[in-house]
Formats: sequence, structure tokens, C-alpha cells
Amino acid sequence: MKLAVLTSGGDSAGMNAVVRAVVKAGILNGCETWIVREGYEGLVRGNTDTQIPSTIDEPFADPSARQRVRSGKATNLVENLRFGDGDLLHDGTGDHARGRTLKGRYIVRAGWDDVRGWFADGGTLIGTARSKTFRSPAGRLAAAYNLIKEGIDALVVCGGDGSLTGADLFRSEWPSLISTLHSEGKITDEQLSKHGHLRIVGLVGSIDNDMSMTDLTIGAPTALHRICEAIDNINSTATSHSRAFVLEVMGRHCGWLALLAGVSAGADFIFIPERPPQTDSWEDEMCEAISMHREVGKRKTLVIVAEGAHDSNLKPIRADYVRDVLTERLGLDSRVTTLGHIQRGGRPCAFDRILVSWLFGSSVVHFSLVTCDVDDNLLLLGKTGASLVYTPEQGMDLDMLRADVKFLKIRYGLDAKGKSEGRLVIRNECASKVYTTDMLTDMFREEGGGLFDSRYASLGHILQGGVPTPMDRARAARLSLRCMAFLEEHHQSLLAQPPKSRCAPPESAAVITIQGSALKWVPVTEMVKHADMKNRRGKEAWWEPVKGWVEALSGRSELV
Ligand SMILES: Nc1ncnc2c1ncn2[C@@H]1O[C@H](COP(=O)(O)OP(=O)(O)O)[C@@H](O)[C@H]1O
Ligand SMILES: O=P(O)(O)OC[C@H]1O[C@](O)(COP(=O)(O)O)[C@@H](O)[C@@H]1O
Repeated sequence: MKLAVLTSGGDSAGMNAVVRAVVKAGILNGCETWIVREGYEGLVRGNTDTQIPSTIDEPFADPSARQRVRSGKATNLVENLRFGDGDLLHDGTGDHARGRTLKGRYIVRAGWDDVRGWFADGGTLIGTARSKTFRSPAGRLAAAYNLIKEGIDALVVCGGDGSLTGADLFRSEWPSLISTLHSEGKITDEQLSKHGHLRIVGLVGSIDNDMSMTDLTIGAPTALHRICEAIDNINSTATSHSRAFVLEVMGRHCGWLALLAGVSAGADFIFIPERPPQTDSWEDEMCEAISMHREVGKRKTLVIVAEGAHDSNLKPIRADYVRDVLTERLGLDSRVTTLGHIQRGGRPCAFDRILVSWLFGSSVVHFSLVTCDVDDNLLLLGKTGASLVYTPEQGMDLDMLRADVKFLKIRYGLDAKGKSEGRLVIRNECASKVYTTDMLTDMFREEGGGLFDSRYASLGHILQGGVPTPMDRARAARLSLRCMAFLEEHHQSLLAQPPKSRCAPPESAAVITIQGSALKWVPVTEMVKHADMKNRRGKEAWWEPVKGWVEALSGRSELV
């Protein structure tokens, strides 16, 4: 199967991690993987330059590595290692020193190493667009033709609500598009029967977090980080001058960014489209709240306005107007800051990277693309780059280490000669008492020979320090409020008992937990049943399968 991936609409952090995961998971599932540049626009334009070969011929760092892969068995990973356009895409250059170019080529083959390290880059390296031509029937006909011309039978689209609406339309029109192409003589009988179905999967990549049926969209947590960082900076200058700041944040018709930023960074008042002010005199309400905060000693004021905010009569609420109200009615020295596209840029936060790997565990690719039926509706998937990870849960033993060394030797051997890159091994401090970080480093150095060297770094207490993320801040606020309500409730029920025989029930000593996206109270008596008291951790950890993904995405499971 030939699988292609594109990114479309407003870019969001994590889109590169999506492309990397799709390419790798596709290869692990036996597919040929392709990248469509510039969103739907690239599909419409297709490939006009057919002179460039789809592959480059580079010698391996260790010519014998190929034979040692699973005792010489040909694997799809080795057949799809690199095709030569990864560097061009990553550097954003049209041309290559050796005459390779992306000009006139919008649908390009990509291999495992072509997307190496992409999880850490912001935006989308393969380009995105708001394509007018794809909105027209003629544009979609051209897109269908170009896909069939390249022999692609499955498409992954990462974008927002618009892109996925476009994907769904494309899917539903597919039978009529291919029948038109056939009647116009553009595709053969064979192509018509081979491409009768287009398998298509959507991943929601959008900073707005505005898609129904999914708690989080890819890129939303990172955008929230950007906003929170900006507010932390604004707070210091606002406090210095005792000023009021009105901050306008993105989010189109969705208030998630504004609301969560407000909770994480301590806003005095927040305007979001979903909950317009209930009264026509919202100005009075806002001024009253802010005056109260000032009276109790707050030196600064922060009001957050979502870009789509409006009043109950659907009249937009603009940041400039809010600033004027604060200045005129409260006499505050007020300023407006519009964060704009800064919110969309930058490296994805850890959560967005994990979200992507999660959505694209190779089994999901397999389920969605290799086995799904076209007559189904469009499938939507809405929820690091180490090579090896050692955890206390799994422990370490000699067999494991022997296989790991073998994997590293093969993997470095398969690198293009002279172009090896660093690979990361992460060891939890308690993974083993015997196989220490020092010992592991020495062992890899010794075994690496001329292929690779090794060094170690210990992060120590850096992990415990630093500024809390907005997700942690919002979570802390949410949990604390619920805890206060819990205490109140149990206090009231105790008070209702006769004073001399008051007795708190066991469930009144509880821990507030997050399970899925729900908050649940777990009595301490229940919690101990699920705890591994000796090792001071849970008996079962929801994240244990992650180790399997690390090994799949590094190629270990395929190569040894
Ligand atoms: N109704 C539609 N029909 C066909 N294509 C669409 C439709 N809506 C959106 N698209 C395509 O998806 C692209 C991105 O959509 P847009 O709404 O701009 O961004 P986002 O996907 O981030 O919401 C559009 O430029 C267009 O090419
Ligand atoms: O970058 P542009 O084209 O000006 O679009 C800005 C819009 O894009 C977004 O950042 C993301 O929206 P989409 O996910 O719909 O593309 C919105 O929050 C904002 O309103």
C-alpha cells in the first residue's frame, strides 16, 4: 500500500511529529510512505518534474549491517530508509547541492531517516496552505488525478476543522471523481479498479482545540504554553507600573485558549465566545470585579479577550474597547497586547509530542488505513524521540542489553556513511542496581567501536525545578477547587450527626485522581489495594505501553 500524509490549514506545533510518526508507523506496517507538500494545494499541483529519481544511492556506514538485520531478513524499514528529500524539506530549501530539487515536485517519497528528529520542530516542515483551488470541483478532480498518478491509495490529513471537512468531502466525492477521470480518458481501466476506494484518516491539528469528540487537539497545549509564557512576562511589567493589560488571544470561535490561559496565569476577567456576558451592562460587572481585586491589594490587572468574543447581542467585544473602559471608568493606566501568530509558533511541548505518538501507535495506522473500509465515514484520531528507554517497571537484564547493543550497531551501520547522528538512551535512576548509567555508558562506548561513541548526562534536580506548565497550573486550580468542595461537603455531613457520636466515614479520607479526562475520588482504603507499597508506585501504569512505541519508532522491534 502507498500511504501519503499532508498538513493543511493553520499550522500547529506537533504537525512535524505527526508526519514523522505517520511515516514510521506506515513503514512498520509494510507501506510505502509519501509526503504531500503545501497541503491540498500540493495535491492539486502534483508532480510536474519527473526528471528527479525517487531515491538516492548512499553507502551504509557499515556495509555488513544490512546482512545482520534479523539474520539477513529483508525488512520494510531497510527497504525504506531514505529517499533523499528529508534534508531539503527540513532546511526549507528548494535546491540541493547535488542538483536535487523540490521544485515541481509536491508528492515526494519519504523514508525512515528522512523524518529523523522532526518531532522537535515547530510549525510544519512539509508546508501547509489555505488552498482555494481545492475548494472547487476542478481542484479536487486534479487532486484525485495526481494521487492516482502516483499510485497512492491512502491519505492522512492533519489539520483543523476546515481541512477535515475538505477531507470528508473528498472521500464522499471519490467515486464520482474517479469515474469522471476514467470517462475523460485520464486514468486506465486498471487504475479505476485499483483506486476504487481512497482510505483516509484525519488527525486534528489545531491550536484552537475546537473539534468536537476530542478532548485535545494537536498543538493546543503548546499554544497554551506560549500564551502563558507571554502572560508571565507581561505580569512583571504590569506589576512594576501597576498597570492593566488587555490581552487578545487566538482561538477563532473557541474560548479554550483564553479560559485556560486565564486560569493558569491569574486573569481578573475573561471573555470567551461560548459564554457571552449575561447582561448588557457587562462593563459594570467587569469594573466591579476589578475594583474589588484592586481594593484587596492587587497591583496589576489582566483581562483576556478571545478573538471571537462577543456580547449577548453578538456584538464583538474588542480589546481596544475593554482598555478604554478600564481607563475611563477605573482610571487605570491600561495597555493592549495582541499576541497574534507568536501563539502558533515554536517547538511543540512534551505533551503535544506524546499526544502524537499516542494517536499514531502503529496499530492505529494499521487499523485505520490498512484495514478500514472506505464506505465508513472519515476516521478522526483526536489524543520522544529516544532510541532506548530503561524503566524500573521493566528492569534490565543481560539478554535485553545484548539485544540493545546489537540494535545500536545495526542502526548506526545503516546510517549513510559519514552522516551518523546522535541517538538518545534514557535510563531511570532506579532501573537497575547493577546496570548503572556509568556501566551502560562504558558498555556502549566499548561496543560502539568505530561506529559510535557514548557520553552521559544526569538531569538530577533540574527535573524538579522550573516554572509550572499551564496544564499543571490549570489542573492545580481545578483539583484544589474540587477538594475544597469535598471538604465542605463532608464537614456539613459531620455537623449533621449527633455531637457526641460523630464519626467520619472511611470514604471521607480520599485522594482526588484523574482517570481519562474525568476527576474521581478514590478512598484511601481503596487506593492502597492498587498500590505497590514496596516500590511506592501503582501496580498498573497506563503508560507502560509507551516503552513499546519507543522501540517501534526507533526501529528496534523491526531490526533485532
Ligand atoms: N468545505 C470545504 N470543501 C473543500 N475544501 C475545504 C473545505 N473547507 C476547508 N477546505 C480545505 O481545507 C483548507 C484548510 O481549511 P481552513 O478552514 O482554512 O483551516 P483549518 O483546517 O485549520 O480549519 C482550506 O484552505 C481548503 O483547501
Ligand atoms: O494564520 P491566519 O490565516 O491568519 O489564521 C488565523 C487563525 O488561525 C488559527 O490560529 C487556527 O485556526 P485553524 O485551526 O482553523 O486554522 C486561529 O486561532 C486564528 O483565528
